[in-house]
Amino acid sequence: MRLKLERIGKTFPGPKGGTVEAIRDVSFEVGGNEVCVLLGPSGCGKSTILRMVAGLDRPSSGTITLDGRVIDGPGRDRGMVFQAYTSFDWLTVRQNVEYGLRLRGVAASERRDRAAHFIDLVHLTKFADSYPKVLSGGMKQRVAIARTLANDPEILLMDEPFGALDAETRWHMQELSIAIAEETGKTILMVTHDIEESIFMADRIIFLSRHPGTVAANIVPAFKQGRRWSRKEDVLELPGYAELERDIMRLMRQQAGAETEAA
Ligand SMILES: Nc1ncnc2c1ncn2[C@@H]1O[C@H](COP(=O)(O)OP(=O)(O)OP(=O)(O)O)[C@@H](O)[C@H]1O
Repeated sequence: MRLKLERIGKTFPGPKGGTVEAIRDVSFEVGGNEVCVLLGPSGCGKSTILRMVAGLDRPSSGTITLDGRVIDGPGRDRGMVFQAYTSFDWLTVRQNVEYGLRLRGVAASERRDRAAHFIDLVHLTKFADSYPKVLSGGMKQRVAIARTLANDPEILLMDEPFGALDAETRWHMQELSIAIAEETGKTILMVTHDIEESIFMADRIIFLSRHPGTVAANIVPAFKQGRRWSRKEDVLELPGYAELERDIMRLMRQQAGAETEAA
């Protein structure tokens, strides 16, 4: 699996008839089983990039390819998880996870087995027959992840997936996502503006500058030595963590400064 963004630009129609340049000349690559995080100040174009990879929006210039094929629309090879809870309230957890498989005509017994597997992977087996309304926010988000994984995408696209969760649930979800990447071998491309989350989760961090978004830094956190840790505190105490956090905070501050000077 290789996702390749080559010189991507995106402009939107502006409020007064002109155009707004959201991102400019963005190039980066994501390899198989990589956890890649898009990080940057608000409005730098993170969601725009994710939506174009999902095929929900088209680049104005440049090309995005997945294994050499140009992305020109949504496809089953890419599964999207949004910040808002997107489960169907009238379906149980199991029915939600089976939904995409049912649409594709997967036989009932296989549907059930695959759903059970992914429900187990997100630790919801006891709630398989419950409806989303009895679940907490974190549990609902785990349903969304299981439902997306059940469709067997090559790459999981997550847009601020834990943004609506409380701090404790959030770090449990970060750890669970790393466990899922390890267990399934899937690639994850995730948007966040949380520096700590990005350093804990990422094999690669694409740091975008503010408006129009460009790649200001493509960071492979060397202190992790190519490994992943299952417990967040084990990463926070590694030598090198604090330095990287400080460097990224400086990048963020420079971007804030750039805006103040431009204003
Ligand atoms: N459909 C659209 N029409 C017009 N402008 C848009 C559209 N979508 C995004 N933009 C603009 O593109 C820029 C990037 O937006 P985007 O939502 O991708 O940023 P972001 O980095 O995800 O922000 P945040 O962290 O606040 O969610 C912003 O200036 C935004 O106003």
